[in-house]
Amino acid sequence: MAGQVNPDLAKERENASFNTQKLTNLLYGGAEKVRRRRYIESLAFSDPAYSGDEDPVFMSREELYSSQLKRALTTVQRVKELNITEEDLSTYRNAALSGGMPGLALTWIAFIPTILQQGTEEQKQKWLKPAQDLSIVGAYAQTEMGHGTFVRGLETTATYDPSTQEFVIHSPTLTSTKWWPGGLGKTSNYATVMAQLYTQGKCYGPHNFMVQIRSLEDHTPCPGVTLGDIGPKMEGNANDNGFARFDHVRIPRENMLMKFARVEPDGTYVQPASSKLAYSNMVYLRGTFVMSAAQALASASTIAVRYSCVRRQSEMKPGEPEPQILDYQTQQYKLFPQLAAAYAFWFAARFMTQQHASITGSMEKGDMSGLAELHALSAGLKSYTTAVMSAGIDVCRMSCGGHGYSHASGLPALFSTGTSLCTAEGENTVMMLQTARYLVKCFVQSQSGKTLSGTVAYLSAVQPSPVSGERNMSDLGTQVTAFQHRAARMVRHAALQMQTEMQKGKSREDAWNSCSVLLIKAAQAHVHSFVVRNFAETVQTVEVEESVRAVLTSLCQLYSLHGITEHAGDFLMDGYLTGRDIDAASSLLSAVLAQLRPDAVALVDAFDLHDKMLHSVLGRYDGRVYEHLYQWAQKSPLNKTEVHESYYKYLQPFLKSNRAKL
Ligand SMILES: CCCCCCCC/C=C\CCCCCCCCCCCCCC(=O)SCCNC(=O)CCNC(=O)[C@H](O)C(C)(C)COP(=O)(O)OP(=O)(O)OC[C@H]1O[C@@H](n2cnc3c(N)ncnc32)[C@H](O)[C@@H]1OP(=O)(O)O
Ligand SMILES: Cc1cc2nc3c(=O)[nH]c(=O)nc-3n(C[C@H](O)[C@H](O)[C@H](O)COP(=O)(O)OP(=O)(O)OC[C@H]3O[C@@H](n4cnc5c(N)ncnc54)[C@H](O)[C@@H]3O)c2cc1C
Repeated sequence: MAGQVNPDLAKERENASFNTQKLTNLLYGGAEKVRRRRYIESLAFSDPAYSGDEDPVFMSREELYSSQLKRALTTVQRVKELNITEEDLSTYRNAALSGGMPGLALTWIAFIPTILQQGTEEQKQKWLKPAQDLSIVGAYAQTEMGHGTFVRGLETTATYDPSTQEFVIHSPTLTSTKWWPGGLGKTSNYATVMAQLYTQGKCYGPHNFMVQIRSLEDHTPCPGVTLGDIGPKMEGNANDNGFARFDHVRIPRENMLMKFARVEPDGTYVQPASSKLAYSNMVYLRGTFVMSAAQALASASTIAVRYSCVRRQSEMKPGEPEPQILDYQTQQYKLFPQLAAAYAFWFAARFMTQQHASITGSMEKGDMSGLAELHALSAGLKSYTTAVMSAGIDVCRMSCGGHGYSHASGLPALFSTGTSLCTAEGENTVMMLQTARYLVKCFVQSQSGKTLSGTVAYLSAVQPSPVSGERNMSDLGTQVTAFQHRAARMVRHAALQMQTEMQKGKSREDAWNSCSVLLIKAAQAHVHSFVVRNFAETVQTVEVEESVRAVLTSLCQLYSLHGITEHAGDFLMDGYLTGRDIDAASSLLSAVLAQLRPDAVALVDAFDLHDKMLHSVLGRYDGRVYEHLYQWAQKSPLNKTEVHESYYKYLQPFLKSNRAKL
């Protein structure tokens, strides 16, 4: 038996209607990129320096922190030895560090991008190389105990002193304590600190400052700086999310990141082209979360779909063998929408990356016209995709029954890591409200005759009145138009409701708050409609063989039909879709579930997620779940001795004294 693939899983792979490899190539941008990625991952997976540690779920917090820090430092050494290029860096690091993100990684994820986004050429020259070589280790210190969302409310101050040409960084209150920044607690010796800039007696709002926080000699906190770890969290405990307090800490003027705004030596403040450019690093990071959401949902779908083909339970027809649980329609209804969403988000993430590059390219040349759309798109997509991902992982966990609840499945850790993305880098409700704000503005512009462009063009193009007649609900074009109609109607309704509230005498702010549930729903509908359209356009235009296009078309139909039936009320509200259309969509949905069933394993295999990335006994490529479940449990620290020491300490004396009473 050793080395053989579970026969049910093997049969699934034989029966797929398309070539899995071709779809993998499409996802990763070509056959050469797939080969390269696998090669880079294999360098990490075969390296003895990364093997030998226990499964992270059996480790204490301190063991986890040390072990992942050691691994992270090994990656730095290996990247040099193996000449890993910039393009392959994240693949290599993700493979080597898949057991949990160390605090050190924030240097790569947030500290370096902030220098890149916010620093002048001179500042990049000064700090980028040391950060890349890890001569300095950095955190992104923005959030405080009292404020995370409301950046304008941050309390840390940076007061310019022209007599010494220094800024004085200070934490005036308990609530101004920096709280949460990854890697700040124990690992970093530098941080970019977001603080209210004061110069010439005036406050100019939050700006980024480079602050040394620990000695480069012995790692003790610098004078005036108090540092520590904030304690264990739901997940991510290899990361030392930390706190920091500053007591009149002086830094040179040149340590203000001055790509956009500047303070001259005499203290004169030079305005940036837009005050929101101080937030550009957040916009960039939010964009990257869309691909993380896709990958996390792809991982959960892979685990749950493979396991659902290995697992046999109950009796569908009397006397017949127990079916694979994936043959139950309800199981398909739980899992296939998650699988479809993972694909939809993968393609949306690709669009997001292109948009970011294109708009920031124009901004570099002084054209700020795309800034608002970039912010609205990244905030909305981050919020929508991470929320669906988080809920979807939990659906996958529950679909694996009891074994899904065990850490052996990998799903609890995936959920608690994934769900952090709903909060980090802008809390999801707040981010969706930013998108709503942009949509309301666009709606008002279109009302006054302006033709809208980009991702909101449909708001001025879509007919507000219901369309009558028979519809082919399986047609992607029909589905896209329906989603756009729904979003346009909801944006219009929320915006008009706000106007009504204001006409009744409410202030703009009060009207906004009293309509914010409507506004959130409208913004969600807008992002949902964008994801559907982008998925449909990708499927229709991508160069790929027809068998792959066919399965992607079914997946896209499933994604749309699931959205339409789950939100039927929104489509029925103004009579745009009829009850008959919804019935047709439901029947088609059942048909598409059955159509996709034979391709489900091939569709998850196409994500090409190595077992060493999945960390799941249930999701193993070879499907040999039961023997490995048994082996995995043997590693539980409670099984180290046949009789646990607490038996001698507590249970034995207790039982003895009870027995004596008998
Ligand atoms: C193939 C490989 C497979 C691998 C498989 C692996 C499996 C994967 C598994 C799991 C993946 C999980 C990975 C987990 C990794 C975990 C990573 C954790 C990393 C954590 C990093 C997190 C770091 C942080 O959190 S840093 C802190 C972030 N903080 C925030 O984001 C704060 C949010 N708040 C704000 O941004 C603002 O305060 C605000 C937007 C809410 C409000 O700002 P404001 O008050 O200044 O503005 P106004 O509301 O008044 O608006 C004024 C005006 O400006 C516009 N505006 C606002 N912001 C922006 C902006 N950024 N850009 C442009 N314009 C902006 C706003 O809309 C208004 O416009 P108007 O025109 O309407 O006036
Ligand atoms: C895993 C993790 C890693 C992190 N890493 C970092 C890091 O490296 N660096 C860093 O600086 N920070 C980091 N953070 C902090 C993170 O960015 C903040 O927690 C996040 O931005 C949310 O802010 P908050 O905690 O203030 O939430 P709050 O704003 O207090 O949210 C609480 C509730 O209030 C609601 N709310 C708040 N404002 C509004 C509004 N205007 N309208 C409607 N509802 C509202 C929210 O929707 C939410 O329901 C991290 C957080 C986590 C969980």
